[in-house]
Amino acid sequence: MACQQFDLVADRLQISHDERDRLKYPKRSMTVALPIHRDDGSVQVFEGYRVQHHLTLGPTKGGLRYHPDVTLGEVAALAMWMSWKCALTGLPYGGAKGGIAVDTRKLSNKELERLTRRYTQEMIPFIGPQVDIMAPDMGTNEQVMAWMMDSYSMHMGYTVPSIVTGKPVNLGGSVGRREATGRGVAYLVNRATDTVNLDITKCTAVVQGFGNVGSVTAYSLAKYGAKVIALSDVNGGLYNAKGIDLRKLETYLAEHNTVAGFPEADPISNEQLLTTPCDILVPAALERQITEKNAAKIQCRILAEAANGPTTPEADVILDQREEIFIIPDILCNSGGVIVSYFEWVQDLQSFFWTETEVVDKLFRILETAFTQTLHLSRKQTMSMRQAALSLGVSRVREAKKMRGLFP
Ligand SMILES: NC(=O)C1=CN([C@@H]2O[C@H](COP(=O)(O)OP(=O)(O)OC[C@H]3O[C@@H](n4cnc5c(N)ncnc54)[C@H](OP(=O)(O)O)[C@@H]3O)[C@@H](O)[C@H]2O)C=CC1
Ligand SMILES: O=C(O)CCC(=O)C(=O)O
Repeated sequence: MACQQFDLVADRLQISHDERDRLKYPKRSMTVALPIHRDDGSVQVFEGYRVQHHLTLGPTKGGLRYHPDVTLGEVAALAMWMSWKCALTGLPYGGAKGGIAVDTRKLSNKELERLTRRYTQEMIPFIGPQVDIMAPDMGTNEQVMAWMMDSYSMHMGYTVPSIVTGKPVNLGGSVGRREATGRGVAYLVNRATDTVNLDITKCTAVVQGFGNVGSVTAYSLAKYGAKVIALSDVNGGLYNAKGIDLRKLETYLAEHNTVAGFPEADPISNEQLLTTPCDILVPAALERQITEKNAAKIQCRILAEAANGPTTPEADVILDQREEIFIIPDILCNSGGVIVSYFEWVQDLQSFFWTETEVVDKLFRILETAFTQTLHLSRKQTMSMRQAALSLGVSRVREAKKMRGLFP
């Protein structure tokens, strides 16, 4: 998917084939074996990955995913998207992504800690605050980042907060990082409602995935006045035309560890959720949710891609013809996370910490610029918002490579 999208943009930008390869191939791809002791004394080996896409603009940056289906190819695609995302938002980074093929539900907390520390240890030759900086993604969180920071710091012999972002605030994390991605999604949705002349206080919203990104997006959209009518996690979805009471849902989630079965809504499947009529549709879980099978059935006005790669290129062809749907493409829509990660890194390097107001103001300023530039290009050159966002990201990396000298 990432390569297909890149080739479409490269065609438009008339990038030659040798230059394309230079932009497309990841600089470094690592696969590591991670043996750990299980709590019962047995040994199990997991497979871990890290792909660093390009090093042209600074260190590489991107999340670490724990999911049973993680593969090297998926991580490579996510790393490439991180590159275009960082360039689109003007961050001094190349893209990276990592992952471990693991079902975290089947591991105890101690096992998860051992796995994380082992992965960090294997990655030590390839990471560093000026080399590659990890952050949370699906299945990982502040605790995982704290273990990584601790493992790296033990190796160095002193505390190195800038080795990861998305850490707990009392270990050098930034205020506002946990909320950053969802908060950014809601900010951009609000901007998109203005663009398509919708009143957000009269809008209905549907959110797939209720983890870090999905839940904060739902709460933030509700704060803007939208009515959240459907939600889901891996176990299934919920629908209530009158709106889902998010406070009650929070209590239910804390008790049941899933949103499925919440009594004040009707159960729906994740497939049904995606085609539920609404104004704002937010996929905030996995890739490839909107495909050629359901793209024609989606019934929203704004598609806000909080997840990475939720829409396949085949679905894009269908959505491009449905001009009534305004798409906020993933590399723009979920960029709030890496933007505040950048702020966290800067704060750690300076050991000087900002207030939440400073973080949020700076976040919104960067998002505003990226949104305006993307919208402007999309209108000026009559291209989709995805093509415009990718064109801006790819062009900036290409220019930087040219300026540094293409063939050292
Ligand atoms: N965290 C961040 O800052 C950023 C994340 N993203 C992207 O946002 C997306 C979500 O990440 P994040 O919120 O961090 O991850 P989390 O692990 O916190 O949450 C993922 C959510 O998706 C649900 N889910 C998993 N599989 C499915 C499925 N097949 N159908 C429906 N729901 C499913 C999970 O359910 P359950 O909990 O029951 O497993 C959970 O609610 C990913 O694409 C990620 O790459 C992008 C930018 C930054
Ligand atoms: O915060 C970061 O560094 C990376 C976030 C991320 O993984 C993403 O934007 O997909």
